[in-house]
Amino acid sequence: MSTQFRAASVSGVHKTFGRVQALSDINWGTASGEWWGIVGPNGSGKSTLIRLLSGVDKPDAGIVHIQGRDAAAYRRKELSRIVAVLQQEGVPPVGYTVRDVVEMGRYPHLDWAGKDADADIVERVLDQLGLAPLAERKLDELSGGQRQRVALAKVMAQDPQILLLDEPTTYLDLHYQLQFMEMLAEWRAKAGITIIAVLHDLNLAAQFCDSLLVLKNGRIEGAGTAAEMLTEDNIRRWFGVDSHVMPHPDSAVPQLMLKRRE
Ligand SMILES: Nc1ncnc2c1ncn2[C@@H]1O[C@H](COP(=O)(O)OP(=O)(O)OP(=O)(O)O)[C@@H](O)[C@H]1O
Repeated sequence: MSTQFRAASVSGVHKTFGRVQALSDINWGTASGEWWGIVGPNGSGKSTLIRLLSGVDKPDAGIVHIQGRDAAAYRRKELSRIVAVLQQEGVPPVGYTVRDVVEMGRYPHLDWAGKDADADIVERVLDQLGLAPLAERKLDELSGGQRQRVALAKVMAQDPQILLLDEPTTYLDLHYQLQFMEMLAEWRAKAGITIIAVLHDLNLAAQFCDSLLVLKNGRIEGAGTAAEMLTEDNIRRWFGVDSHVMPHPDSAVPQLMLKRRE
């Protein structure tokens, strides 16, 4: 395997569920420190790919490498020190306080006696994300935006090298969507983590990701920068909609406006 793709890569990966071919012959990889957006229509295999990269699911054929080693060769706790996953609703439903949830992120780092080598990290993360005043609150007493911030705090406390996200901004309003993406960007700038995020919002993806991997019907349709991927022709081909694609006035990355049918 090329060292260029050292953070994570998949080679010749297939995954089926019954008769559904969720992923077919996927070959892709990311270097350390990159931010990839995984985009594509519903049912195209995005979440399946995230599950394979996280090690919770195994491919039927092909191999998933995490830092140059077969993901299947890691022990669960060992893999959790490298890879963290944040889902659409990234926190347990009820009963726990904010601090409880952030502490759960430390589990992979506890030794046999339950001792944490970085005992202060939970407080640091709570402070950094402005959650210290909410630390003793129960999760069901928080707004959706605050809960997603707690989910981010949990994976930050996990201190991974690779962060996988599956539609993390789906339930957030515009303010929290942007805030969430900015917090990820800040974390990456500080810690040099690799980010792989399933995103439905192509405009946000274009603004934050270095590269996009486009899936459709379980196959790779393209991989490259937002400028390379997000053209009007591609959007029509992938999503069956007409759009105007224009450069963002600040950064010149492509931004989409959907056309209504005549
Ligand atoms: N556990 C499962 N059992 C059966 N079929 C599944 C399972 N998981 C995924 N699939 C199927 O595999 C295909 C890919 O699903 P996947 O969830 O990876 O797509 P996706 O691109 O993440 O979709 P969405 O954008 O709608 O979240 C779909 O046809 C889905 O129905």
